[in-house]
Amino acid sequence: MRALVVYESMFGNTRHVAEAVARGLGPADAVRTVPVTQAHEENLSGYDLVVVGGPTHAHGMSRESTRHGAAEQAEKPDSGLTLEPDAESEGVREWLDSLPSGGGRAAAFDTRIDLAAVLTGRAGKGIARKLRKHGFELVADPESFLVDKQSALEPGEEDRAEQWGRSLAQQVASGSEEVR
Ligand SMILES: Cc1cc2nc3c(=O)[nH]c(=O)nc-3n(C[C@H](O)[C@H](O)[C@H](O)COP(=O)(O)O)c2cc1C
Repeated sequence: MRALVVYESMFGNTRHVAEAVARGLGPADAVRTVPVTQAHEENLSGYDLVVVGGPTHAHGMSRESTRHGAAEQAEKPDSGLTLEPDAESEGVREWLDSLPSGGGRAAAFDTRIDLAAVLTGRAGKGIARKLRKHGFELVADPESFLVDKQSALEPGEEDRAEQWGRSLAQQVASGSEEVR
């Protein structure tokens, strides 16, 4: 199985989760992980599974204004946050909007604060909706990976992400055609 993991990340959490999902999906020579700023160069039809993840901002996918807000947060003295390269470039929302209609199998995830989803919102739901709109069949419900209030991944979340990647690979291998 060939898989592509596309991620957006301001502070690194979603990148770490994306890398863990990729480890779970399969061997490194079969799974490619790219930041969303490089995703335009990918031919999605060349993959058996496309996994897309981003941080939850203002209850959904980031926008230019929220990415700017995140950059300002990171620049504050003692924030303890480091901005990812190209953090203020386009996010998964804009990339997904620019995709031609296609098809194939996909899954969505987000990172968000460790509180009830009804309070935090979940970017993964919006990502999943846009993937479906572009003709993708989702092989799993969107998943969230949790950070604490200081924007650090909660313990065990990378392991859970790797496990989620393994379960996605099994889902694709078993040829399930469950549409969500
Ligand atoms: C501008 C901004 C808005 C945010 N809004 C939300 C939110 O509505 N719900 C939530 O759960 N987390 C929110 N967060 C927290 C991020 O989802 C969380 O820190 C995430 O792990 C960041 O991922 P990253 O390190 O890959 O950028 C927000 C963070 C920023 C910077």
